[in-house]
Parts: sequence; structure tokens; C-alpha cells
Amino acid sequence: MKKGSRLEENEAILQSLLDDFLVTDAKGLILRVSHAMKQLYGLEEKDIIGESVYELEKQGVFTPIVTPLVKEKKERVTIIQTAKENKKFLVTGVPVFDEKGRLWRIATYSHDVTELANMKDYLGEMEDEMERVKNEIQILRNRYFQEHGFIAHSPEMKSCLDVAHQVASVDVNVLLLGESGVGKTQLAKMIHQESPRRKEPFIEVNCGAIPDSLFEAEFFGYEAGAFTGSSQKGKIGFAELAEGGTLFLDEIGELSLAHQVKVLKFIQEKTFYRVGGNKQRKVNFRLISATNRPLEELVEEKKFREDLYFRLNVVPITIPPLRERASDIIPLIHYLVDSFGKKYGGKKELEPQVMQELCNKEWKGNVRELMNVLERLIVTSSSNKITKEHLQSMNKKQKGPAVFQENSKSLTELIEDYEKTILQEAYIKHKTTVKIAEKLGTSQPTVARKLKKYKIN
Ligand SMILES: Nc1ncnc2c1ncn2[C@@H]1O[C@H](COP(=O)(O)OP(=O)(O)OP(=O)(O)O)[C@@H](O)[C@H]1O
Repeated sequence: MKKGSRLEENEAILQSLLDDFLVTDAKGLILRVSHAMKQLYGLEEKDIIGESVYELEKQGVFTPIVTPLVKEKKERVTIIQTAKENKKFLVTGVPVFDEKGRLWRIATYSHDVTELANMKDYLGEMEDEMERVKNEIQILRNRYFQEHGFIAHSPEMKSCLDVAHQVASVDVNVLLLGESGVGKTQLAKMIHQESPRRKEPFIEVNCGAIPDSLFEAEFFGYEAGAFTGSSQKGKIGFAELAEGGTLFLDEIGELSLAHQVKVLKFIQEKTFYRVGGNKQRKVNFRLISATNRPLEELVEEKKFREDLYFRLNVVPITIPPLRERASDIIPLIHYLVDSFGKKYGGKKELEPQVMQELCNKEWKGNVRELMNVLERLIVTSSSNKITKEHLQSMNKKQKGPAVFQENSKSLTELIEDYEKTILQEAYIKHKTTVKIAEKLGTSQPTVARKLKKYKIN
């Protein structure tokens, strides 16, 4: 190929490049440009040949320029440049050296990235907007939960609430797991409140509190005169009461195997017969169940039916014990002190040491125990400030049997005090009368009577 035609070929290649191509000398004087210059920057070739890029930068044609950076670094440099009409260019400057290694030319090519930059800005704005909306939702949600008396500051509790929130709108079976007093019932109520069934009933059935022999009659109801001692009018059971709403089966782990079969059939078919009745009844409800027992272990031990477990366990939510979510304790204390203060007509305040001590407790009975302690502290303190001494004296009273003191209470009163303390502790731990009776080796009616007597609930 002849020398002339090689040059022509180079020129043709250069001009065919869609991107702008510009060559300056070492001082930044423009020697050559491609035709795309007009299309991209709106500049005529004849107007800028011989011009200095520094001058064009001053005039605001494009800024910043890559030339000084290439001169300084003596290597390829890429920058984002802004031109008129806020166009954005990705500009790369390449140094060309003479045979002595001195900077001779700077070749620059630019690529229009306006659209890309706009997209990036848009994306950035969208991300900011999303962040803002997310924060707003979080604030609204916190406010909603706070208004409904549900404190959730810890990440663990927040993630429980997130799942609860997600499943509230669909009729999926939810199984709430966690120790006694962690807030399972409260969460079940909130799921109901956020569900489309909120205007319909929320029927709570404490499976552990209904004596085995009465379960069917209580759960499915019975027809008039169905059995000796039954009401003449018959009775509607929990199953029927839940029509249209949410049926909350609390303490489901306490159900006997025989009743598990019946409940499973009922959950699957959503139909039932009242005791002594022959009319099949249909009911439409959403099911939430809860237990503080390790259901999986019970299944392995064949104490809980696997098929029922799978039915219930569609969406499990495990609420961690209070001791594992320390960041909930202080907000809970503030909330409870405030609401008990209002209930008992006086604003109370905890001394910092009391706060410290409460934060360090193990809270085996979880939020219920914390509530009981704060309620007792508030009710029994005569001053507005609850002190460490007050807490200690209350703990002492709770701990052991009272010892004999001159002019102390009568023996009956002392025994009653002690009995009350035992029942309070047992109630915090086991909640149901059936369970308490079992643990204390007494009958369920006795426990129910004594709880009533001592106003423990
Ligand atoms: N996060 C919370 N914020 C405010 N109050 C709470 C919270 N969690 C629980 N409580 C309160 O603590 C008490 C016990 O909660 P709840 O009855 O829901 O516990 P539970 O897990 O269902 O207990 P159990 O297994 O013994 O039935 C209730 O009075 C409830 O309102």
C-alpha cells in the first residue's frame, strides 16, 4: 500500500469513529478533531483547530479537561466531563511521546454518557426516595405498634413483626413459638388486626385451660340437653364463634392426642358437628396457633401428631425470650411505667439503679413477669420515685416465707401471703390453671379458686 493511501485509510478510520477524537500538542493546542465533534459538542472543526483546550475550558465549552492530568501523570487518564446543555462525556486522554520520551501529543477520545449519567442520577434519586419511604414506613409502623402497646425495638422483635406484617393479609396458618409471656397472644391479636378479617371476631382458645373432658363441648359447642348437666339451650362453641374471623389456638401443645385428631379434621375440612348434633356446620376462619412447648420434640416423642404439626406450621414465627433481646427491656419499662402510672393515677419514675437492676434480670417469665414486677412496684410505692430499697424490699417479700416476728401478722395471714407468692410465681411461669395444678399437685378448680381469691390474673 502506498504511503498516501495509508494516511487516507487512517483518516477514514478516524472519521468513521462515532466517538469524538481530538489531538492536541503538549501545550493543549488542538491540532486535529474528528467530524463527530460537531455532533457531540456542537463545535465546527474549523472553529476549534488551533484553539487551546485551556481556553475552551474557560469559556465553559467543556470542563474539566483531561490535558493537565495527562501531562502530570504521563499516562492514560479517564474522567467524566460536562459540556454545554449539561451533556456528560467519558473522556480518555492518552499521552504520545517522541523518540526522546518527551510528551509530544495528547490524543483524547470522548464518549457521550449523558443518558447513562442521567440514569445514574435518577437511580440515586430513586434510592434516596426508597430510603425515605422505608424510614417513613418504619416510623409509622413503630408508631402503630406503640399505639397498640406493642414494643419492638430489638432487631429480633422487628423481624418477627416484619414476618407477621407480611402474612397478616393472607389466610395462611401461622404458628407462634416462644417461652411463656414473650408476647405470642399479643402478636396473634396484631396479625388479626392487620388482616382483612379485623372487623370479625378474634376467638382465643386456651387449649391448656380447658379440662380434657369438656374440650369437645367447649370447642364445638353442644345441642340442647346433649349430656347430663349441659344447658337446656345448648351452647355455641369456640369453633362457631370464630365465623369470619380468626381462631387463635393458644397452648396447642397441651392438646391430648384424641383431641388433636378432632382439631386436625376440623382445620382441614372447616366443618364440624356440635356435641349431640347431627347437622354438619361449616365455618370460615383464619387459624393462628401458639405454644411454648417444643412441638418438634413432641412429634418425635409421638406426643404430638406430625400431620397436625405440618398443618399448623405453615409460617412459624419464633419470638425470642426477653433476655435475648436486651434492647427491648428499657423501652418496655418506660412504656409499662407510663401505662401503670396512668392506670393507678400517678406519674412514677424509676431511679437509675432500679433501671439497671431490672435490665440485668433474667426474666424467666418474660414480658409478663416484667409487667407484674413493675405493676407491683408502682402499686406498692408511696412516693413518685421508685428506689432501689423499694425494689429490694419487694424482692425479699417475694422470695421466701415470712419469718416469725413479734406483733407480726397472724399465722393464717402469713400462710396466705406465702400461698399467694407461690401462686404468683407459678402463674408467671405456667399461666394455665391446668398446668399450675399439675405442677403443684393439686386440682384445677382449687387453683382457679385461689387465683381468684388472690386476684392473680
Ligand atoms: N412487645 C410487647 N410490648 C408490650 N407488651 C407486651 C409485649 N410482649 C408481651 N407483652 C405483654 O405481656 C403480656 C404477656 O404477653 P402474651 O400473653 O402475649 O404472652 P404469650 O407468649 O402469649 O404467653 P403464654 O405462652 O403464657 O400464653 C401481655 O400482657 C402482653 O400484652
